[in-house]
Amino acid sequence: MSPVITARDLQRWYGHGDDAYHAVRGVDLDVEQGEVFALLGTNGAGKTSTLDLLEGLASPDGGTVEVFGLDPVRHRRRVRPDLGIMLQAGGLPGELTVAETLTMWRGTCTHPTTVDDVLDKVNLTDRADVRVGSLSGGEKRRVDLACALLGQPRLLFLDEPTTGLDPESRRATWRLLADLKAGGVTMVLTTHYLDEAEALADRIAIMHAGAVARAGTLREIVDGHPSTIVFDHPGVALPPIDGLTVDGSRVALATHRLQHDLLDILTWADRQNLPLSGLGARAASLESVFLDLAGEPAHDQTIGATR
Ligand SMILES: Nc1ncnc2c1ncn2[C@@H]1O[C@H](COP(=O)(O)OP(=O)(O)OP(=O)(O)O)[C@@H](O)[C@H]1O
Repeated sequence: MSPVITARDLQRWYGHGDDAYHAVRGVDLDVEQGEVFALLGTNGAGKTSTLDLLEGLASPDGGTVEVFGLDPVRHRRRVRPDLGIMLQAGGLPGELTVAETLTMWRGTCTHPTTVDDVLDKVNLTDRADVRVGSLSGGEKRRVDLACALLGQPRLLFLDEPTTGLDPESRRATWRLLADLKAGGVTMVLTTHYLDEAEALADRIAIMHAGAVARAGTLREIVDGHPSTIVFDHPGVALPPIDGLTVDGSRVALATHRLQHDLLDILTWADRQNLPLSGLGARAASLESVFLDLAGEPAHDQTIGATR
């Protein structure tokens, strides 16, 4: 596999002086040919700011980006024809019909497919003659996706592609993206739906406060994270298990050996005939990794004087 995107030490600031805001702080990314790469993170983590840099819509304030081996800003004319970009807010004019919008958009593409083809792909053939302004939020999102597909891109950027879609439309979009992947299209997507990343992504990066906090395959990310066991303090001396912590009336254990430690705790309680109230065991999951990261304090982001 060869890298389609290589980003090193990306930096992005907004504003100047005392109000300057450091939104992207040293992001490194490699996206390989044909893979689906998901960028996750809390609101304001820097996902869209990073995408803008990868898409060549903005120049980094530090660091380097290469797309197909080229700088996407300086070599925009060579890179852009192979990109499909679905922005977070489409911003299409509401007065044109869906078909007119796509026909107009098609005129900007170097090697487009047909309007009928993309309408069929996003399941909007029946809505071709409806004004964009009259569409539902989910339908508008699918027009945005259709626009991104018109140029038959080799690399597709999708910023929250299924936000606002009903569950059936989400699944249909997942099937479409899986078909595109099978056809060799490389994708970078952001999403707040963890199941979407689990279903689609070959690799995932979780951003927090402008930096990549975790990256890897789903398995690598989850395996590196502890599972948790909690129970109410039973009011007796606790078992000799490394890592047990007490917070008020709750006892907690973060462990990479969930089954082993749970068995030890249950055996200890059973031998003493102790009922363990409030007992809970949670295996590590993408959600638990995400929630634990989201709970970590963000550093002070306003460092105008250092810009
Ligand atoms: N043009 C701008 N001027 C000033 N600050 C900005 C600008 N654009 C984004 N930011 C700030 O940069 C930070 C990162 O924003 P960004 O949109 O990249 O986050 P995100 O991870 O995509 O968030 P979300 O999940 O909410 O879309 C946010 O705190 C945001 O307020």
